[in-house]
Amino acid sequence: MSEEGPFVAAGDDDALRWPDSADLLKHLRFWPRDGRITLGDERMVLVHVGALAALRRELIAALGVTRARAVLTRMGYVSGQRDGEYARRVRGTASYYELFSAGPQLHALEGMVSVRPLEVQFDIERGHYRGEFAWRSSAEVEAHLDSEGRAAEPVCWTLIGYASGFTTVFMGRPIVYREVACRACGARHCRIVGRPLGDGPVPPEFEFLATHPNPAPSAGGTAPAATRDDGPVLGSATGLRAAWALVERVAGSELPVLLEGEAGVGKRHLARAVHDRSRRAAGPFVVVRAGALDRPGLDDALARARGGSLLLADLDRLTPDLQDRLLHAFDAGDCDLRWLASTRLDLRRGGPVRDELVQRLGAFPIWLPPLRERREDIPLLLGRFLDQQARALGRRLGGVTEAANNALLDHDYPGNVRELWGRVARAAVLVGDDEPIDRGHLFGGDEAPPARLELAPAGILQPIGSAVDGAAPGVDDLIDALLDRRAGIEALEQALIRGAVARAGGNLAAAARLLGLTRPQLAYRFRKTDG
Ligand SMILES: Nc1ncnc2c1ncn2[C@@H]1O[C@H](COP(=O)(O)OP(=O)(O)OP(=O)(O)O)[C@@H](O)[C@H]1O
Repeated sequence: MSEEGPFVAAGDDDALRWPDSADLLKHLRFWPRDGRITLGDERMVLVHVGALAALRRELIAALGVTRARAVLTRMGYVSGQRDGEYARRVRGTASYYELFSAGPQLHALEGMVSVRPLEVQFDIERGHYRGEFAWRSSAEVEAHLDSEGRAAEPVCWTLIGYASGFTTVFMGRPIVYREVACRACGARHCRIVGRPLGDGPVPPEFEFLATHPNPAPSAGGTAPAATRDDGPVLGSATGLRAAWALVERVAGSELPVLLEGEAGVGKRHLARAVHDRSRRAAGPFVVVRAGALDRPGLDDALARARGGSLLLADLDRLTPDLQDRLLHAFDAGDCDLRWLASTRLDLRRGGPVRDELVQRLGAFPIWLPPLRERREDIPLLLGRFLDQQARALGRRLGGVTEAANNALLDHDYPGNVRELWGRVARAAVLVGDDEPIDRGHLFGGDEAPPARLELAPAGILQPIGSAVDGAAPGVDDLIDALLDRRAGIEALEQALIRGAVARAGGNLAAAARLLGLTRPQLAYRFRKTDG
């Protein structure tokens, strides 16, 4: 695996420079309308440092310093691990050092700390690791000074946990860091040193590692990135996490399960997962749409589902007559099957289904959120559906363009996962061989206003697509053309100003707006141009 061999660099060595972080940033998304921030398929939150300070104060008061430190270290460790997995997905095919760099870069991006490498040595195959880093601007130092004042011992507990969690995922064996100098104790900056957890005593804040299984070694070099979408129900690691946890709990019992949610959210899909995990998995899984059912149809379904599970889809559409028949079947207790039902309505608020039936079939309700409330599942579902289409059509699909990806992430999906599936299936047919799927293939002429904000190069959030940066379509070409002509900056500025003033018909205020300047700024530059 370690085609690159051991990595050793120290001091101002160029090899220790962090790579460009645009790839990591690209997946940081803000959805102000939906109350969500996502990094890849992880949901994130912005937390006040003042709130962290309050939490710290409470933890120390309630648990004492040693336990509080262990709790915060553990919390950081989990974040580091999650980012380690994210880094594998984003930089799984980059060099080992670039993959490793994602940890410090994400830590900085998340506002925790700025990291400067002092010395890094690793040999993944042999399990050798030594890393020394300087930390500036630690959010935890601020939180500690806020809550406890100046410290006698280093205080960057969460940050140490993060560095350890990330490096552990990277190396595939437990690596723990120690803070050897801390600004909260008066040092100029914090300094940390990380090494493999040896045979000696485990520091008390890392005791949880004794029971923690080792992660798989890191996928670097040319290995494919690890994914978490290979589970049975896509999204069980993200937006469907809560629903999935309930499925796992209830599947082994004989309790009826009622799946609730909008059309196309995946109720039937999840019902199948309940069946597959139940003691009746070897038996049949029968699905009937309640709205299309008559009495012989119901009796037939009851007979066919014997020994397995029966899903009554759209329970809210069952006629009163069939509701009676079902209640009767329940009371007789002679149906050897697992009852599953789905509904788009909230039946417990009253409605077309008799209370007795709701109480029986609704003994264990599981609600599935609409896709627009779990947008972090969209990339996973998209990947799965593209693979399915490529297989079904026997063609190679060239992926999706950035614009298509953005449009998919912005869309509200009234038809939920079924709609996404349909759009991908249609686009896969329309797109040419090896041509990437574009927004038009997916949405035709419908354009939804963006629900999402992106981070512009200046660090400001703005509606997606409005950033005029190096990535804007055409800008790269324009820059290339200008550089080819060796146009100097001065001449360019003058040409731009003259062009804007001409286009604005000599109106300086309007020309200034075109150029993103104030009127006095433009007037000053325009005079220089004239002179
Ligand atoms: N988590 C998921 N992973 C993969 N595919 C999914 C997932 N959820 C839904 N789908 C797919 O989306 C489509 C709609 O899902 P499903 O039929 O389960 O929805 P539903 O909620 O039962 O819809 P309805 O209310 O119309 O009966 C199906 O093709 C299904 O395979």
